[in-house]
Amino acid sequence: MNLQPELTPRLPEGRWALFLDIDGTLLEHAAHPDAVSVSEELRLLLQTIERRLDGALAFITGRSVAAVDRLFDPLKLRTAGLYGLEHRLAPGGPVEAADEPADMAALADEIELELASQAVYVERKGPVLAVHTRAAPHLLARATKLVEQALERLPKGYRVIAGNAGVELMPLEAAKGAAIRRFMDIPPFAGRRPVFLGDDTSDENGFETTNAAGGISIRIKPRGPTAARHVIADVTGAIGWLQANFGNLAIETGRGEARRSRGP
Ligand SMILES: O=P(O)(O)OC[C@H]1O[C@H](O[C@H]2O[C@H](CO)[C@@H](O)[C@H](O)[C@H]2O)[C@H](O)[C@@H](O)[C@@H]1O
Ligand SMILES: [Mg+2]
Repeated sequence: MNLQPELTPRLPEGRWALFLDIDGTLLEHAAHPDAVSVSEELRLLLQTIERRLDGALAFITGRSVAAVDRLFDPLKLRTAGLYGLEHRLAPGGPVEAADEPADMAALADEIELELASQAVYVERKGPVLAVHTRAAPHLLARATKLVEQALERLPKGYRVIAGNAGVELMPLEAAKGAAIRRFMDIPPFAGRRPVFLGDDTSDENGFETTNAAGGISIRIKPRGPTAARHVIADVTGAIGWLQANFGNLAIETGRGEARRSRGP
């Protein structure tokens, strides 16, 4: 873990493969998962980058591929959804998906009933369950406890991971690093150098994979130690950095700015 990741470099010319987290990296967090929206400028920027990288761009996200498609409609980019339990390896292509374990929905029902608060949102994502407490921060500890108790009732092979203002329950194989490796094995990613931008605990594993592959790992708005070697202060800075390095369109970047210092 780096205590002080500092440099977010201007990338040299090269054959890059770009992996992007969505919430907290491309989109500012909102009160509810459905309360975010994608601007036309961001859509256009991603389309441009995808073309410039000959397709070597993929979302690596905790959202399902279906949820990502709704957000970015009509764009249907290469995507690893549900932390890599789902993959769309070609734009607009079929989605490979993991099966939902039979008891996940029942666990979701129980947690929902226990918290019995409109301010807590239980997001059912098939094999992954997210409990969101952004609107009720005082319930985070209680929600975490309930999810940990649910974990004990599941067969081996699951874990609990802190979300951004919430907590998620998922199979062990749901890991962003594995999702990045899956893309890196196939065209148009194979033979390129990975760049991964993320903002959260679940992205740390993706940073490690990116570092091991000799790539560039960038954490947005770090709140503590991170495996990422570089940081960017906020979403606006991340979009500005992407635009400067991969895009050719003017896009409103607002207040954020990438910080520079130590190299990889
Ligand atoms: O891996 P990501 O692309 O960053 O997705 C992580 C989770 O993002 C969403 O939840 C988070 O964003 C919401 C909208 O800003 C916010 O309301 C919530 O508090 C955040 O945790 C999404 O709903 C989850 O399914 C993703 O796993
Ligand atoms: Mg994120």
